[in-house]
Amino acid sequence: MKYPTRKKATLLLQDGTIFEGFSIGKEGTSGGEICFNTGMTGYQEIYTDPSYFGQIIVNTTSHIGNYGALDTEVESDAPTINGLVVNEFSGIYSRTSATEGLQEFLEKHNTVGIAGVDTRKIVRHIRTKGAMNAIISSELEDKELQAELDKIPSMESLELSTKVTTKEIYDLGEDNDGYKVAVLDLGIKKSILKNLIERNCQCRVFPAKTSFAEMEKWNPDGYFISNGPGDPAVMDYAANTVKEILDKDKPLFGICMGSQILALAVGIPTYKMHHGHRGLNHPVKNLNSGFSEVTSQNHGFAVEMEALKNSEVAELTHIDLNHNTVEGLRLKNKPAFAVQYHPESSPGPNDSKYLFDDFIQLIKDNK
Ligand SMILES: NC(=O)CC[C@H](N)C(=O)O
Repeated sequence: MKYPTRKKATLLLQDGTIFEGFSIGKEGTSGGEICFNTGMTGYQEIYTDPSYFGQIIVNTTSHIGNYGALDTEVESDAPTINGLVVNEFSGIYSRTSATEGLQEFLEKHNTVGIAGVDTRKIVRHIRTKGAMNAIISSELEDKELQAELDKIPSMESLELSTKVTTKEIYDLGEDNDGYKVAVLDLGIKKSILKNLIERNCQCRVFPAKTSFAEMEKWNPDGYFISNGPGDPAVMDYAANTVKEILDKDKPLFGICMGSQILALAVGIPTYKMHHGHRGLNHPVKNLNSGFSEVTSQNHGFAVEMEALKNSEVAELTHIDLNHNTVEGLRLKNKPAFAVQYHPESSPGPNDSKYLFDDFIQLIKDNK
């Protein structure tokens, strides 16, 4: 067990705001879009969610690291975030099952972070000014830091799924009498696959740019379009694949990026939000059942509400009760639906797990 290094570190935001703290994780320099997650637990799952690739995460919960790290509590093989900002960082942990401390985990995976900064102030800043790029460094002087920050591309129009998708096709789940689900991996979280496997699905996971024809050769019963990082508006390749799935009337379920790609495939645009939704307690209303769900969310883009409401082919199924944004949609005459939030939770509440059952039902109805 080791205390975090106390080397001085700086966080510089694109608008020139500077925060001074100390280095955690790996010493060095790293930048990306700065965004905050309000979840009070599940830091390891957040850092390893591939949808955060290209982003610096601010944890609003003020005490991070106190339950250490556990090999199995990951959503991909290693952290995918571009940096971490916390208030109070604990290198010491108290959980008997933890395999190591968070400092060791971050250092091992080359994740650069800063602690000892006023995260409430940073969050208020982002909430007021909107999403922006930032850089963390424990080695560069201010001038050099600015030059490095200027090199970081804007999240808008950035295609990132091909950076995190699987390189090779792989299979998960038993080859049995269940359902064959072709998964288009745009940056998938492990817990989504786990939820499908638990429901008797045999999953074949395909790289982001796989064509429909290639997936169809396996003769799947249904298609799943995953979550992922970056701007969905520049992912024509994925929208075109989804169009072909829809043309063949195949059952389709999408989560987060998957819901944005489904919307784009039927001509409904997406847009960049002011600062996005990232947390574990976002209220969403299911317009079909009338019930509300407490949901896990991580998105910086959203489907255009007006365009969806005016669409002849798609309809709104779930709405965000904080900001009235689109949280779910389905197609009127095709077996396809998707949600913007995260029913697999991990981290987060389990209110929305029924959506996986709905997908299985959709597959059964179309078999
Ligand atoms: N979790 C996700 O799939 C995120 C989708 C997209 N990158 C967004 O930020 O909106």
